[in-house]
Amino acid sequence: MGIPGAVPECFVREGVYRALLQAARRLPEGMGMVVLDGWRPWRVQQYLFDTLHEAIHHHHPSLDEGELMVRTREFVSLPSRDPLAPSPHLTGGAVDVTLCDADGMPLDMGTQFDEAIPASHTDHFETLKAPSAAQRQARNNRRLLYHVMHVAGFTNLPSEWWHYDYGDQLWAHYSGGGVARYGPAELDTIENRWRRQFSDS
Ligand SMILES: C[C@@H](N)C(=O)N[C@H](C)C(=O)O
Ligand SMILES: [Zn+2]
Repeated sequence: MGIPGAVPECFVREGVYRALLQAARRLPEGMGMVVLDGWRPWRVQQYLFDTLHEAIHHHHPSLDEGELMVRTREFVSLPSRDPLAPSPHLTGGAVDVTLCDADGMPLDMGTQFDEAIPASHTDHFETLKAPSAAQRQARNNRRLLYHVMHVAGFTNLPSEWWHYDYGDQLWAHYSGGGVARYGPAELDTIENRWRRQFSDS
């Protein structure tokens, strides 16, 4: 999507990968899971945050900075490399996922991935009094995704139907009193290995 610093691969922690496999294997025959995003460099997190902040400011110029931050943080976490409070995607513990059919075509989840609107809240279609057939289908697809991810040990971010966590701070929070297993991570590149080696000696 032309995001500066973005990596083409979807990297996740090994524990997350294994849990994703468990979730995908629970899907009905002919259905698959698509991983849309995993580990993210800090620069990408900052870019996403600034871009959404700017877009909201443009559409709602009367919002003060506090309100702008709340609206932005609903859909993009604060960029942070702090080992005690890293942005979830910087840890390799957060994943953005959706479901697809046997041809790999994405199922209707009711909104596009990353649409920053209230309908992206995971429970949006649960709250409708008289949902249409399409809305019921989207609701059922979200329920299925939630179910297989939950059974595999993931927690969901309530403001985004696609965002799930395993082992990071959001996971610790939403699974109730747990402690995060994963801090901020860097790619295991030769540059990073050598940098680590020399800083250790
Ligand atoms: C940007 C979106 N895909 C996402 O991952 N949002 C969450 C809240 C995040 O940035 O951690
Ligand atoms: Zn996410």
